[in-house]
Amino acid sequence: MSQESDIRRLVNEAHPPRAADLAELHSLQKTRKERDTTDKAASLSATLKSSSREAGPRVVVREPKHLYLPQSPRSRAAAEAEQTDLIKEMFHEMGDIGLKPVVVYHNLSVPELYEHALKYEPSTHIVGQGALATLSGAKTGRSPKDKRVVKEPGSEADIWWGAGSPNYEMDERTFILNRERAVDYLNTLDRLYVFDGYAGWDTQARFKIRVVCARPYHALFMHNMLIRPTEDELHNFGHPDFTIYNGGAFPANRYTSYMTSSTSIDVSLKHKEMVILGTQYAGEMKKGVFSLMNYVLPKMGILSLHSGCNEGKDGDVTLFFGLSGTGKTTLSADPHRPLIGDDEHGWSDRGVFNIEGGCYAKAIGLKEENEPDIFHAIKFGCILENVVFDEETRTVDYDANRITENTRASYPIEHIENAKIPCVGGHPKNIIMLCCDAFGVLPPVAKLTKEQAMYYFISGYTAKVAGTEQGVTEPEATFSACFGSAFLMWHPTKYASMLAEKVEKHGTNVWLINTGWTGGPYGVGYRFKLRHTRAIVDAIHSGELSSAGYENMPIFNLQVPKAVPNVPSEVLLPSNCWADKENYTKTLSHLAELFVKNFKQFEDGGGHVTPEEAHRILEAGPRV
Ligand SMILES: Nc1ncnc2c1ncn2[C@@H]1O[C@H](COP(=O)(O)OP(=O)(O)O)[C@@H](O)[C@H]1O
Ligand SMILES: C=C(OP(=O)(O)O)C(=O)O
Ligand SMILES: [Ca+2]
Ligand SMILES: [Mn+2]
Repeated sequence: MSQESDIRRLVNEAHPPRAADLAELHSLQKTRKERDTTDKAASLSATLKSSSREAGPRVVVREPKHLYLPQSPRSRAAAEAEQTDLIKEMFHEMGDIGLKPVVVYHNLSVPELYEHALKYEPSTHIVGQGALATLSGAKTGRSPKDKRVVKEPGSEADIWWGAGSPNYEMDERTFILNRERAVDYLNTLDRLYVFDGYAGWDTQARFKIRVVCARPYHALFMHNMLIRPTEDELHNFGHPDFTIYNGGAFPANRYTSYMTSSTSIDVSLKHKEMVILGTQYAGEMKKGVFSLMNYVLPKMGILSLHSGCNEGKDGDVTLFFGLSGTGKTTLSADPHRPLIGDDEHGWSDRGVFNIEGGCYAKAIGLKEENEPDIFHAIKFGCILENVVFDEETRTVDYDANRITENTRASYPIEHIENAKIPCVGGHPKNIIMLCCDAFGVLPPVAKLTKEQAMYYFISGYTAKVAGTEQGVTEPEATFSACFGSAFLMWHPTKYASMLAEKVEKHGTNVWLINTGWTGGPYGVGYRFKLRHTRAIVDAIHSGELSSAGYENMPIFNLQVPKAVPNVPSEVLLPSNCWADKENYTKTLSHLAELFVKNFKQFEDGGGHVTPEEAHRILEAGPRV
């Protein structure tokens, strides 16, 4: 026997071949649990029904199994050829859309979503740290002017409409027109992705959300941002409480009534549906769910808040209120305080709970040494939206803003080392209202009375930072009621009256922290150093700030601490930081006038606070 056959025999004896050919070897690689798809196909088809077609499309859940795992050892090429033929047959050009089957990928795993995104989306890449980097297209921030809420008898009287409100009305027929447009668009695609998840960690206030989207990245985004069901919960998920149809790559018809552009983000509380057309910015889905929760939770007596939240070792909970970009995610990520959530919470009679299952951090200027928790959360499963990276090393350049200032990282909350799961906590001991002052005249920290707390909550003074909303290219002073007016569904005084009652009942301390500018306005002064802001937050948590000495800041009548550990005392009183004291006082008075002017719209109490209470709150504001 030749030497070679000797060697082959020896090798075979030592390592007997496990497969007759490559195709069979590949088929050994993947196992698949028997998945119960029958009821899901019916439920998914119902989700994809359109209002002018009774029967939803025939839904094939995942690829036909026999194509996925060749039963008999055949060449892989033959299996793929057959798959292509079958897919072609399923989508033959002449098919009437109502009969056309839809391949729905339902609740894919993270690796599968990675594979689909990389396979079907040219703009998606794996980058350093293992995250999935992708582009959201023309829109890289929210489009608040294109938000529409359907005026419906069941909710019309509750909703905040009119001047100052973020809720632009739409009638039901127009909602259905846009819904039909989005669903028909989705039905023309070869592949759809559906993710089922929950909003609300409080099991007594938990809502089933279904997201139907065209892009794997959108499915992965909502996998990260919603609460992920267990296998059992998925098995029994049933029909969702609320459905989001994301047809964002397809424009709205600008000639449709109520449209102001080719983008439209529409919410119908009666249909329990949200429709997205003309924008692929993933944050619209997350904020659509938040708007829904901002309606249903207060209706249940639960206060919903645009806020970050963490908990100390003694169970002391802190809420960080703030408009986009003011520091909720940055400051709630604290290695000494388990994270409950970074953006959206409910406060019930039982305590606080996170509405979401993940975090959506601003990534611009991200540095490992400044924000280690967020930096380390960027790993496999995290989405990096609109970041720039080196083509070869795939190292992300977090300082690059050539696509947008509003680069984002979306990750499941478990990516934060000391996340508290389940994301619930007791009643807050401290509330920190984050204002990003673009005028540079407010102090880095002030302790608020209860009336002042209501005044600053209703006023929501801060700066819209560049990028979070379309068209905002640099920080601009703004008044955003409840530090998140874009997402409110009730009048701001509804949330303020609930907050007042809870702060009173639980003896919560309320602080105002300026994470914006000092020493001059934006462009002249400088932003408070993050390490100083963190030191202030630490002093609040240690109790040192509660026992500090205070001095009164004129015009705004704010109580400002005289000293804070690890913070230079000269930065505590803004007048010390301005070279031109006269200009400081002029600017401070100008801001006071803006506050007084803005508050006029709330003087009648908005239907949820008595005019007398509104007057008492008004007294807590600045004097002009
Ligand atoms: N003094 C400061 N306090 C908080 N954040 C700051 C400060 N200075 C700069 N920043 C930056 O501001 C941004 C705040 O973003 P983020 O925490 O995501 O805001 P939000 O969660 O409220 O939208 C981060 O990029 C952070 O690095
Ligand atoms: C995406 C958003 O969250 P954040 O408050 O972190 O900006 C937003 O508010 O638009
Ligand atoms: Ca945030
Ligand atoms: Mn937010």
